[in-house]
Amino acid sequence: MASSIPLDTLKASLVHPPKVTSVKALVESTDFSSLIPSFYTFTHNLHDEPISDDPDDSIPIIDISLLVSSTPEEQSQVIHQLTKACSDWGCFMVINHGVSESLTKAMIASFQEFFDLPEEEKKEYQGNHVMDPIRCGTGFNPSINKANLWRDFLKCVTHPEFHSPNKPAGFSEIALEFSKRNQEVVTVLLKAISKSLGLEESYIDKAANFELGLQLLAANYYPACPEPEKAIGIPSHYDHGLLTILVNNGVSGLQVKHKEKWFNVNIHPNALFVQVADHLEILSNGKYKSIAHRALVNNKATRMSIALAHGPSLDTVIRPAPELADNESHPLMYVEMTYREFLELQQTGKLRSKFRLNSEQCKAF
Ligand SMILES: O=C(O)CCC(=O)C(=O)O
Ligand SMILES: [Fe+2]
Repeated sequence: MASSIPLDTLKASLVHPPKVTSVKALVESTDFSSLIPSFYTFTHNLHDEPISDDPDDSIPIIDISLLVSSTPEEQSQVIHQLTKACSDWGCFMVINHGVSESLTKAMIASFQEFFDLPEEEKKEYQGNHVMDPIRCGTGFNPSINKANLWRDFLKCVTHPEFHSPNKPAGFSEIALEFSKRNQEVVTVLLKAISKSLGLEESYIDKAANFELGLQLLAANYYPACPEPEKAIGIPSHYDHGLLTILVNNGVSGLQVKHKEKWFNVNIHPNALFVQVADHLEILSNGKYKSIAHRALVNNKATRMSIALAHGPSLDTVIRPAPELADNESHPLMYVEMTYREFLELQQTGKLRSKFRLNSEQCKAF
């Protein structure tokens, strides 16, 4: 029992990562104590930065059904709301989107079944490279982050080619349906967002070659953590791609950074939470900013989230729309590179400081 061993001795024995392949296996192992191994200790003090006490219902809500079945006046109202949501917040909730609650619940349940598979069976899908079509693992990117993260994950490329593990039973069918329905939502949103930027409706679709766009279906599994203030699910980061759609299992933990404060995001049941990601920021020449977000853990319940990243095709060179740049007040702010190059560079951990550059720095890149 942990209580019969002196604390220091116990802590010393926990300095090295245990021989477990997932956080889930760690917390379920018989000798797991109420102290987390120091390998998971995240040094950043979560309380250094202010947390907003505003209710999270100030996050904008977009009724997407009005974009397809309403009067031109109503449509332009929603487009105006989108302009505000993307420029002020970089995120919003979408309602009346047509992805049924039962499908989302079935997807979450299927991911749970995947994580419940014996570790040996999940090993088959362990991968290291961002381009692996199916990849499960633990941590975020251990080569970049010093602390291991309190999270296991499964990621599948679901578009332009669909990949998914062949177990548990039914997973593939549900994942295919879920990714298609969400792709449709993003298609509608990208048209409206193009208009919100003053561009023609199909602008982003064409510029990103969205028909061959990369869609990544990722599930995060954060077991209840006995010392939640010492660990982190995912530290502050920005997503690649144009838009990320997020849902979760009703357990909160997601925070977004807005005006230098962290906001708790409680995703409304049957709403989709949408985040502006890096490539929409680049395409809009910084008019819309990708949003910093992080996932905290708690000591009560396992949290699961599903993040669907929607990006350009891998070979698309992403650059700011020339219509949104001029030589005076809106110079080109970003370097050009293909989405594939961006993803590979991101793996090096150096990207963030490199991709937001003005044109002088672009030349030096
Ligand atoms: O768990 C969450 O709510 C956030 C997940 C996330 O940010 C990601 O997978 O990139
Ligand atoms: Fe993210």
